[in-house]
Amino acid sequence: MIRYQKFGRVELGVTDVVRARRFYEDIVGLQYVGTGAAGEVLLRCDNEHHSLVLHAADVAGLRVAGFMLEGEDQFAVLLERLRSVGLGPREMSTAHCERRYQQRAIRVFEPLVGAVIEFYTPAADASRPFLPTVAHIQRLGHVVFNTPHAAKAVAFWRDILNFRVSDAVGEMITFMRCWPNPWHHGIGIAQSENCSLHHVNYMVSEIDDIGRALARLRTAGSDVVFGPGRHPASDSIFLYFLDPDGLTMEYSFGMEGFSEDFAREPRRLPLAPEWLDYWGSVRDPRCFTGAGANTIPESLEETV
Ligand SMILES: CC(C)c1ccc(C(=O)O)c(O)c1O
Ligand SMILES: [Fe+2]
Repeated sequence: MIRYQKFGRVELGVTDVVRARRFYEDIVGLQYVGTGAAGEVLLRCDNEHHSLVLHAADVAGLRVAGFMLEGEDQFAVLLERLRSVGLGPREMSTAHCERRYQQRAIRVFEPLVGAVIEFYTPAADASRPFLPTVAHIQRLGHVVFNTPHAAKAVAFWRDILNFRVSDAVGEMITFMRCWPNPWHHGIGIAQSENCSLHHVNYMVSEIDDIGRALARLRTAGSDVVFGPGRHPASDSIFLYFLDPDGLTMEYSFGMEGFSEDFAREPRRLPLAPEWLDYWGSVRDPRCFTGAGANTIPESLEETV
């Protein structure tokens, strides 16, 4: 059984790194950590070394979604599972791990969500206190993948990767948690026409963070595309907005937690607007649709 700590990091391609850095620092509330050898910008939102990496790209989108394993001993079973279904995981080089403050990392192209997925353990000295700025971000919350193969992808993440289904909304989206991490979902898998980024979520610790974000985003001229509202599935209060490339980001406050051993059964909620938002806000058509195709970073080819 593979055990996870959490959804821990995400790497995005953006068309203007300087502009994106300004947005994620000043408007979203992440903090600059440093700039890597290829000009990529590392940012943090909690006590981890970093949670977001921004790379220059011609088309904005998802490059890597990273999941922190509970410990080093999880790699063996994970590698065995990935190979058993014909996938070819790559070990990331020591130099690469050092640059990312990781003890060990493997990456694999997961064809059902069409994205590069990373599994890693952090370096022993990776964490340090985080002082929130414009928002009390607690952690990177979840990533949702758009895919035309949603049902197969859910089966793969459940049966091979040992994620657990928390809820689904019709056949449109399934929410899964990084077991035994308690939060309702660390990923979502959404049925769509292509493989791309649906959205990335940041969890905040106060309801005021949602209200203040609404004002801050409007003042900055950023697009608020859904909410504020309340999700019936996880019971969280949400606000979605677009980053400068049109990628959809979400703040959420409050989320159902599951116990490791006595979790409730997953539900299939009806596919109707009120099952996405109790409060009835109207979604802008640009919400969840602004991302280009996922990109496969060259660093996937690195081996030790
Ligand atoms: C509207 C999207 C797909 C959605 C729906 C429900 C939740 C939740 O219950 O937390 C989300 O986080 C979503 O992004
Ligand atoms: Fe979400």
